[in-house]
Amino acid sequence: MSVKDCLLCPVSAPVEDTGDKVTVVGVGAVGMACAFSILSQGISSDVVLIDVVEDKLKGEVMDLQHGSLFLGNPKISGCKDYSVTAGSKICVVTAGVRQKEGESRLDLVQRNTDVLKHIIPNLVKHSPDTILLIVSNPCDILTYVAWKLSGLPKHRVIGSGTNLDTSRFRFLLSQKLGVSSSSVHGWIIGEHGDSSVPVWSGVNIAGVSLKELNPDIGSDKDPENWKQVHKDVVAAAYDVIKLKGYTSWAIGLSVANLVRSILRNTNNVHAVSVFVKGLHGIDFDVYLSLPAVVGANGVQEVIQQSLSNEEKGALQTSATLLDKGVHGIEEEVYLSIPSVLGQNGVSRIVKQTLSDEERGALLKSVAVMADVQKTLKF
Ligand SMILES: NC(=O)C1=CN([C@@H]2O[C@H](COP(=O)(O)OP(=O)(O)OC[C@H]3O[C@@H](n4cnc5c(N)ncnc54)[C@H](O)[C@@H]3O)[C@@H](O)[C@H]2O)C=CC1
Ligand SMILES: CC(=O)C(=O)O
Repeated sequence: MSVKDCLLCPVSAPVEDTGDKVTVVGVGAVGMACAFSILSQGISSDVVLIDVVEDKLKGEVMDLQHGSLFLGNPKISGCKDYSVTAGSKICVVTAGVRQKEGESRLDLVQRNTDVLKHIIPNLVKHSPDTILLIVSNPCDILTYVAWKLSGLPKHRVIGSGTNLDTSRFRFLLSQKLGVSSSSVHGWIIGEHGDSSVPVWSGVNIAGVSLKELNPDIGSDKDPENWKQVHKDVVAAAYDVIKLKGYTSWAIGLSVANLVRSILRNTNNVHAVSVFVKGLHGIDFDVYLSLPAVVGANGVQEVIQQSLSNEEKGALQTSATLLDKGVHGIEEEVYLSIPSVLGQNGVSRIVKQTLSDEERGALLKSVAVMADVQKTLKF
C-alpha cells in the first residue's frame, strides 16, 4: 500500500467539475493580469490558460500553481490543446498582437482577426454553452468577428469594451473632486478607443448632476475645461504604453469584475461591447459599448440612457467608424461574385449593394474559406 492509500480511506469520488471554469486565451501581459485578478479575488476556482508559445504557457501555469497556498487551492491548468478548456463557463480572449508606440487599436484589426479565426471555433467546439469575453483589440470589431465566427447568440458574445475606459473616467473625476471612484457615477460609451463618448449629461455624485451645476461641462465653452478629463481617458492607453510598453493591471481588474458578474449572476450594470443595432438610431450590425445588465446569461438588458443630441451624434460617429473597420477586413480568397466574363476571363466585377445581413453572411463565408485555405499544403 502506498503512503496515500494508507493515509486516505475513500468515501466518495472527488468532484472534478467546479462549475466556475474560466479559460483565458493568451498568456501575455493582459491574459496573465486577467488570470491573476480572477484567482487572487477567488472569483473562479478553475482557471485554464491557452497559448501557442508552449514554454511561456508552461512557465506561467507553474508560477501561478506555486502560489496555490495563498489562493484557496484552485485548479490551475494550461495546454496548447483546446480539449482542456471543455465546459468553460466563460472564455476570455486576450491573444494577439498589441499596439506599438504610435499605433492605434484599429491598426491591429487584420492581424487579430486572423488570430481569432483559429481560436474561436476551437473554444466553441469544446464549450458550446460558453460566454465569450473578447479583450483583444480592436475590442469592438473583434467582438463582432467573434460573434460571426462562433455562431453563438449575441448575448453570449461580449466585448470588455469601455468597462476599462469608464473606470479610467471615474478615477480621473474622483481625483479632480476628491471623492472615491466608487462614489462618482459616469459612463464612457461607444468605441473602446479614440472615438469613445463621455456621457456628461449623466455624471453625478449622490444624484447631484454636474451638468446642472455647470451646464457647459464637457464642452469647449466650459471655463473649467472638464473636457480634458475625457481627453485624458482617450490618451490613457497611449500614455501607459509609452511608459511601460503595454497596459495590463487595469484591464485585468476590469475583466475580473465582468467575470464575477457573470459567474455569480449579479445583474450588475457594466459598460460592455454589445450588439447595438436598433438603439440610439444605429441601424446596422455593430458592436460597441453601452451600459448593460450582465449576469449568468451574458448580456440580459441594455440600459436605455437618455443621451443629449450631441452624445447621440458622437455615438453614431463611433458606430460608423467601427462599421467601416469591420468591412475593411481583408481576406485573400476566391468566392463567387457576379462578374463580367469575356475572352480575357473576368474583366469586371459587379458592385452589388448588399444589406447588412448579406454582408455579414458574406464575411462569414470569407472567414470559412480563408480557414480552409490555411490547411492546404502546396
Ligand atoms: N480591451 C482592452 O481594454 C485591452 C486590450 N488589450 C489588447 O489585448 C491584446 C493582448 O495584449 P498583451 O497581452 O499586452 O499582448 P502580449 O503580446 O503580451 O500577449 C499576447 C499573447 O497572445 C498569444 N497568442 C498569439 N496568437 C495566439 C493564438 N493563435 N492562440 C493563442 N495565443 C496566441 C501570444 O503568444 C502572447 O502570449 C492586444 O490586442 C491588446 O491590444 C490590451 C489592453 C487593454
Ligand atoms: C491597450 C488598451 O486598449 C487599453 O489599455 O485601453
